[in-house]
Amino acid sequence: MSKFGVLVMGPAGAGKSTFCTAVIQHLQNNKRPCFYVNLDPAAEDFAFEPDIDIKDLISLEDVMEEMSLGPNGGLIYCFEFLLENLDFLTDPLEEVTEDYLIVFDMPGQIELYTHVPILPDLVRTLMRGSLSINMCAAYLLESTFVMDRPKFFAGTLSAMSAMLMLEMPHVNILSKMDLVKGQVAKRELKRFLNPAADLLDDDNSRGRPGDEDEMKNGDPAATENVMGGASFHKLNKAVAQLIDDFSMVSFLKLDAQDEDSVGAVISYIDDAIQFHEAQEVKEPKDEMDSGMYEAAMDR
Ligand SMILES: Nc1nc2c(ncn2[C@@H]2O[C@H](COP(=O)(O)OP(=O)(O)OP(=O)(O)O)[C@@H](O)[C@H]2O)c(=O)[nH]1
Repeated sequence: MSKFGVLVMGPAGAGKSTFCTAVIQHLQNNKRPCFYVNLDPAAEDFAFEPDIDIKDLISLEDVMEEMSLGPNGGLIYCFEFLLENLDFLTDPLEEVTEDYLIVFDMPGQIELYTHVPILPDLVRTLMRGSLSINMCAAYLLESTFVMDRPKFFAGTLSAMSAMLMLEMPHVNILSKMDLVKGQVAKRELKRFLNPAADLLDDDNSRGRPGDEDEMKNGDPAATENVMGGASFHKLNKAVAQLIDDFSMVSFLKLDAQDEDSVGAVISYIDDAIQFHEAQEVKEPKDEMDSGMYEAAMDR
């Protein structure tokens, strides 16, 4: 058995900190030890005091002021600084015993998950070497996105991007389910848990048939309509089809106020980690890499 960890990610306001609080509370209620790591250098006001807080190393506010950087550049600077001072994180984590679940609360800027190779480096440090934490990513997306399907697919794409970038066990979560319960029928909601491209077919936000012909004829009103409608619908449809084709993204439902819902998500994360651990034992990473390399060379 080794240490377990969950990296809680997602766009700003997706409910990451609320989820972390609910997880810690659930673990405490079930007498399971938990170690809380805040990696958001702008976070304030915690329901549970973090065991490690990146702000004790560097704060976004100081970086923005002293380096004259904006919030995104400042965040990247903070993470680069963390990577240069990894002992700050790794030393206390070495002391954590194997029965703990380590909860990492991440910032909301999705640039961090999709644009720069900082997180993969950090994840490698946590998962390999002397720490060897069995990690799972939990990517939260706000469930109200289901009411705007192009927005939902854009969010799904960002989840997929994080998944591809980090190459670790990954669970996607639709958070704040209480907000859509009365608004979207149960059967309808189910369709979003394993999103398929046909979700966009009954979307009212697409353009009218024939819009593109009208645009070709120089109708300015139609041009505006097409740019916001049919053309985007085509693009959205292609993105949705891509997600559908790879069958890579599915979601769990989460209501952070509901103890059973939180417990179900934690069980799923435990299972994802254990499944990955069993696979790693069966197929050590080096063998897997060389096998993939040979398969690629055969093609
Ligand atoms: N109704 C409802 N509101 C929620 C839930 N989870 C979070 N919220 C609210 O959503 C807002 C954002 O939640 P946070 O947990 O701070 O989200 P975050 O992803 O950590 O935000 P950043 O750190 O800014 O990226 C807060 O006002 C929360 O109270 C939920 O399950 N249901």
